Amino acid sequence: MPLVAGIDSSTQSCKVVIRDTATGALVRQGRASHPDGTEVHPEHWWTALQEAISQAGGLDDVEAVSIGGQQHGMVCLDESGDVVRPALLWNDTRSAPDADQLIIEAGDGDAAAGASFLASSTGTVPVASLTATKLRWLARNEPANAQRTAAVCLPHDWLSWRLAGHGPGTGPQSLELLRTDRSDASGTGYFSAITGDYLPDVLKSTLGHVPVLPTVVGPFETTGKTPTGALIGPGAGDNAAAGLGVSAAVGDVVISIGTSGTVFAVSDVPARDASGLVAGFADATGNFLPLACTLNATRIFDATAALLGVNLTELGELALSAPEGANGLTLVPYFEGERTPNLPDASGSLHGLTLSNYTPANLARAAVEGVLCSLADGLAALQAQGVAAQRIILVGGGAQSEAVQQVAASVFGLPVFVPNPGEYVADGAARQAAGVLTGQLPDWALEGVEVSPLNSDGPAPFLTRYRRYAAGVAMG
Ligand SMILES: Nc1ncnc2c1ncn2[C@@H]1O[C@H](COP(=O)(O)OP(=O)(O)O)[C@@H](O)[C@H]1O
Ligand SMILES: O=C(CO)[C@@H](O)[C@H](O)COP(=O)(O)O
Repeated sequence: MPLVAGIDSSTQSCKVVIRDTATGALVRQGRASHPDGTEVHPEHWWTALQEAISQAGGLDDVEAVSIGGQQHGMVCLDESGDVVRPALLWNDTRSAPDADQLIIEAGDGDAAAGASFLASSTGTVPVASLTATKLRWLARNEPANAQRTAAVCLPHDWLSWRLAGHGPGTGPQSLELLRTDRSDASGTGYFSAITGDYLPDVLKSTLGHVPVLPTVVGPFETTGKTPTGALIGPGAGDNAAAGLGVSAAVGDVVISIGTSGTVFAVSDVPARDASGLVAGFADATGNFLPLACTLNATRIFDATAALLGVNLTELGELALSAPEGANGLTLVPYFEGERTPNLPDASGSLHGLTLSNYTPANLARAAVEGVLCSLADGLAALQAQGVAAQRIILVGGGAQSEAVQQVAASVFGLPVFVPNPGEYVADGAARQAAGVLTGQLPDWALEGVEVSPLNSDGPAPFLTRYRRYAAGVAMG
């Protein structure tokens, strides 16, 4: 049976899965790390992709490949196809003042009117994560680089273009061959998920001119071929690809716990949330993907484990050895500032310390509870937009932790389905590649476990307490 490949070029690493088109069986896989930091030269992603592909045994026998990638990263190319400067990633908050400025300008000085206008035109009130705000930052701080920018694309667009044989020095005509999909385009801040069109006026107001943009192609279109002849699919933003990977349908809410924490749902109606909590993105099939995203998820686990001198498995065991509520300890995890709620300059805080509760077990538990409580706010914001949640599908590296699974069920108060450990962004990209090859998405089996909520009468007391402390941070 033909083989297809799916790639996840995420914040921390690049993962490749090679699957059998008919059965979905995993045939081979590979992985390579990305450098740390919120500003990364795209060449590092290309090197990691080569390494992950070679670990996965190459793509010679693969018939189609698609790439899912971290959203929003600003990749600027000059006329010859060279990268103008390192990409600013989704979790880089330096453009927060530019986001505020774009909102005020859109409302002719009235921020509320600007937020409402941008939510209805682009689907999303801009925050520092969105590409549009990064372009404004570039125009303001590096005007020569802004002027040199002949094309702007996203991480997955750039990698698909490289895979098709384009790259540094391939010239202006190769910029016209950049391709993207509706899901990733919808995260730029200068595209309407509703009409499927770019918004050149919005783009011009950020960068000062309208550069070449990747052409947005349909869910099963071929965008090029690899040197060995495999078809290259449109790819997707990583959250939309995860939605494909778990076959999320209208009514499912997916929560991904990776570098970012995301809560999203497949919906047949677009979101236009003027409060800015919910982004009105598109999915990878023609539907919409209302999404709330936090900046602080598994890195909080990594940092807490390092502080306690344990590994991630031990951190989970410690967390499970403390009672629900961590004996009164509450961690508000805004270590890297926060995006939802929009507090780019916030920092994390630990509350409720006493001489008796200041233990490694309570701290581990408070870290897990804090990250999941912040995502409960994202879920509430989606529900306020009319999303009905029957169950949660939990994915991402953090979902492998039993402590995370159990706390998730009690924080969300809903059954939590945890698919078997896997790379669901890369799997979604592989499903898309199979769709490109055969004309329809394959029906691959998805196995996992269901974790039931412990409490069913109202929010867990530690969530109420968390919300009080988080509101205090928001009020400064
Ligand atoms: N058992 C575990 N417990 C908690 N976190 C885990 C565990 N295993 C992996 N992780 C976390 O998963 C993260 C990577 O997840 P991943 O979804 O691949 O991230 P990204 O897609 O953002 O690069 C790491 O930061 C790591 O802390
Ligand atoms: O900014 C968002 C979504 O809007 C993030 O979800 C990025 O897409 C990065 O994803 P991970 O690398 O954490 O999976």
